[in-house]
Amino acid sequence: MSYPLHLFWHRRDLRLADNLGLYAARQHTPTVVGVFCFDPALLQGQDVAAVRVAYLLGCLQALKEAYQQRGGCLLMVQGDPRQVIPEVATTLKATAVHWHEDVEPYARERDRVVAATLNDLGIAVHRQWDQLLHPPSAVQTQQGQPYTVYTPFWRNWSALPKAAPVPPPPDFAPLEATEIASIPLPSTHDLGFDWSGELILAPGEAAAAQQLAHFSQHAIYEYGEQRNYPGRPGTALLSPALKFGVIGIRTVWAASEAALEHARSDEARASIRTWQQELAWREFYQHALYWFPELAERPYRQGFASFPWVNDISQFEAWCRGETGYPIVDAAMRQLNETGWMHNRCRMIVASFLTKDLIINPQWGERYFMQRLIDGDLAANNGGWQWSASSGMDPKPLRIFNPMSQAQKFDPDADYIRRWLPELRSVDTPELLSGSISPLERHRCGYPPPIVDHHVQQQRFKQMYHDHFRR
Ligand SMILES: Cc1cc2nc3c(=O)[nH]c(=O)nc-3n(C[C@H](O)[C@H](O)[C@H](O)COP(=O)(O)OP(=O)(O)OC[C@H]3O[C@@H](n4cnc5c(N)ncnc54)[C@H](O)[C@@H]3O)c2cc1C
Repeated sequence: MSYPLHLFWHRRDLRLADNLGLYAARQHTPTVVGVFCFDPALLQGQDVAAVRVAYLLGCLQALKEAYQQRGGCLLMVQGDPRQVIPEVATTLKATAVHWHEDVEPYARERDRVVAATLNDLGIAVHRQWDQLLHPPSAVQTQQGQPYTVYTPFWRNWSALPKAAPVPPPPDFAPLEATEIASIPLPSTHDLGFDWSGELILAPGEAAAAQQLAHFSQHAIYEYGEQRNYPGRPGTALLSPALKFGVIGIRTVWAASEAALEHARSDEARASIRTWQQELAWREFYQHALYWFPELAERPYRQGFASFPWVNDISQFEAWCRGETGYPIVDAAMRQLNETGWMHNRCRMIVASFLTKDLIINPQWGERYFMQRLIDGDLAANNGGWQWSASSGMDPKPLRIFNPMSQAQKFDPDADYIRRWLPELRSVDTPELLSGSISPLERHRCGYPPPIVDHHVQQQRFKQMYHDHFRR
């Protein structure tokens, strides 16, 4: 007996388990073929990070093996998906193509064109949400408007019932067609990138599941306290997996709910709730990008579009290299440059420093992050930068982080600073935290003097802000 062939187009859902669209496709027919398209428009863009490509390729390798283990096949193709996906569907005589909805403007337009072409070809299109616990239209104000403030969003979002994970397809019927235009999995180098460092999270579904299990059995219970200390392993390290959908969000939520059941103190329960709130921040920013696609190009607060940023290129480059002379800022930037990941507390510190101390356009920092982060994600990154620049959806407009007090509070023994700035290892902790390292000591360690004075610059920024917004 022959079954209809359905194509499942993988994009940010590089897994078999808890994959709603793949599960639905497999309910229709055992002959489900996976396809991944290397899109030059995405890979040759200005905001790609080598480390992210390396992680992506590792995940694709794992996914390919997972398909094979179940008798199925993941095709790799390259080119403009608007042409390539309908071509593959036609070649394989697929009767339907499935994929998951996305929030990014590029993806939404691409999907619109692919769906229209498939419709013209008489091939069915099945689209559904998968990467969010609640799609954008499900979380709105009583007036049917999108939320622009997090707290009421969280109240509504957290009260909604959450779907349970779905199992992976047990098997697939083998593909009989012979003419499959599948390319071999390219290397990072083949795609024009160079990454030889380690990855903070091993690629693939099994590694992500293991990481979630480890976190939700241990650190989640102390997350509320530990998550703020960049020198401690207090967070989940799941952002690359969530970015590429290497783990399903329903699985992640279920793990947090199971932890809640096992929690033995109010403190532990509050910690888990705090972690769930971070998952909601992820959804808040994705909803924001969905409803306000213009956020990808400009600030939410219109007035910031004409803000007179100073934009000193040499100061920007010093920030990128981790040579501002402010130890906590430089440690964080070196962590980013060396590993492709940065602790959330430090993302906030360096983003505040770039925008409020160096008075540089946040879009410069946003792009640099995208070029370096293993978890670089348009919605989360844009949301984080707009929050830090005070240009986003945030009721508190002028937030300026003091790098010295941040270091004193969150890296009290300067472990994190010493880890990433080995040249400062012998400097006393109080000096590292206060930044009051003498010029002689800086010279001896080969560490630069501060490129700006925080106290002067924060006054300068405040003045500029008031002048600009009073006009
Ligand atoms: C300037 C700036 C830029 C950022 N850029 C990105 C980015 O490109 N990609 C990205 O995934 N996160 C980004 N974040 C959010 C956050 O820093 C990371 O999600 C977090 O550090 C990832 O580590 P974790 O998995 O251990 O997080 P945990 O603290 O364990 O949180 C669990 C998950 O919740 C989500 N999450 C946590 N905090 C946030 C947040 N503030 N906003 C949105 N989602 C969140 C992530 O998916 C994360 O994996 C940015 C934050 C700032 C301030």
